[in-house]
Amino acid sequence: MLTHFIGGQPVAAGKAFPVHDPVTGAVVRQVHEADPEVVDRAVRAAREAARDWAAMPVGERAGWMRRLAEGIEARFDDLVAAEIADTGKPLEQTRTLDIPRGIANFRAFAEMAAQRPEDAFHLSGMLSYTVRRPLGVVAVIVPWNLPFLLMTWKLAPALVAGNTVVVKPSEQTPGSTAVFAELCAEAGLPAGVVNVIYGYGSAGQLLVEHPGVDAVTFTGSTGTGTAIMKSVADRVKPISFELGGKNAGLVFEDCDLDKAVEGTVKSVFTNGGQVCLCTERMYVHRSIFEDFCARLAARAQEVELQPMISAEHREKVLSYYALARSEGAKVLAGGSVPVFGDHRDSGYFVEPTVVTGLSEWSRFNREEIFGPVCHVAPFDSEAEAVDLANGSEYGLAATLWTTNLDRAHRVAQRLEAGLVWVNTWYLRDLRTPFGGVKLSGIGREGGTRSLDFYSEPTTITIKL
Ligand SMILES: O=C(O)C(=O)/C=C/C=C/O
Repeated sequence: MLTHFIGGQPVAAGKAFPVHDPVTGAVVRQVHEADPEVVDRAVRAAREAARDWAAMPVGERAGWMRRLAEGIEARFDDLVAAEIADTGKPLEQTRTLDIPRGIANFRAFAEMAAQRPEDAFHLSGMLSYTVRRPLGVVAVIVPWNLPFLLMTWKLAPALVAGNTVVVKPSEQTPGSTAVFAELCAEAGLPAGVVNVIYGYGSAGQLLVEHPGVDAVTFTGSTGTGTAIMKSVADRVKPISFELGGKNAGLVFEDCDLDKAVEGTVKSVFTNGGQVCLCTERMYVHRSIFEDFCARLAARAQEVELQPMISAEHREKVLSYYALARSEGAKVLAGGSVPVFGDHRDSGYFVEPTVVTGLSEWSRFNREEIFGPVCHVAPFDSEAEAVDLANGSEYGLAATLWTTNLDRAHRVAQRLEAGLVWVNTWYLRDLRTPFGGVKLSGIGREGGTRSLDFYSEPTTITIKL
């Protein structure tokens, strides 16, 4: 039974709720659900720890980040097992991406915080400089698709900047965060610096609304993001949002077709397509359209299957498969549910799917599906490709496949997205700004952007 982690102690309070293994549908663990009293205790614990944690020299906090990275290394296998139990992720991906990124996140922000320069300006007769103070207590609301990667992506900068946190993982994927709470205690992290509570969106709502919470960071659906915004608007709390996407991929006739196909397989089907950065709209130059479609459809039938996170999410993805057919799509691969003939038939699997032939105005091409699926359409000119890619209310990520360097720069700079990958996907330098435009979010994470969000500058000007 997973207990909350408050003030460095396990807290068994609140009614129990089950977590299902998406591979088989079986209950994999029971978890305590935070009620208002638990939420209040967690925020108070974070508040009590905030003063001493903020007063600690940043170099010492950076040392704590390195110790947490070592703690993750020490509990690596437990974290992998917990993450897979809750998500059904492939072992290879969990061991090479999800958990290692937790180590990288803590180490990267330890270095960036310890070396971060401050502003100083000198004019005749005056000297101005800035100092930065942490926000205080930060609510960290984490989604179910990359639970450990995203929780640590937010905690590392928040903590090293001097904030204390209350983390609420998704009700569907609490396991790896529970192991992380244990390793915080094992590392001797001061009590109350990291607090973890479990529950549904209602617990998240109680947390973000709590008057003791000074800021909110959230990655997840645009719908939940707007609900959080409304909840904190009257207190004007700082918010950092990385929300949904309907990401486009552009394949030009001068691309390396092998790399474009393999890169698109990754960007469409990784994590079962359950990554906000995944591609759901492909646009391919007409001269290579048929060849590209045939190769992508063939590869779609070979990728390792990953279940959707829940029965409800699988129904949502399947509803878009049915919608595509009803809107007249041509299904090039997948479109249904795989039959295994074993325990996985009671899991939440869908077939990796490729469709074509739909209008740009179809719901399929306008709405985020968040599954292993994309639509492919042809284009004839570079200008048309850019307009197609930009024709979305979202603007998180895009991929661009061309061997023409001038075109790569020209097109990348015209795409209305926060992130553009050229001849690759999801290659990450953690120092770069990370986030989206339009409905894809507010603000940027990454590098000094994260450190700036988790602290407030004071500009001090002295008359000389
Ligand atoms: O790679 C990252 O730092 C990150 O934030 C990924 C977000 C993916 C969301 O679905």
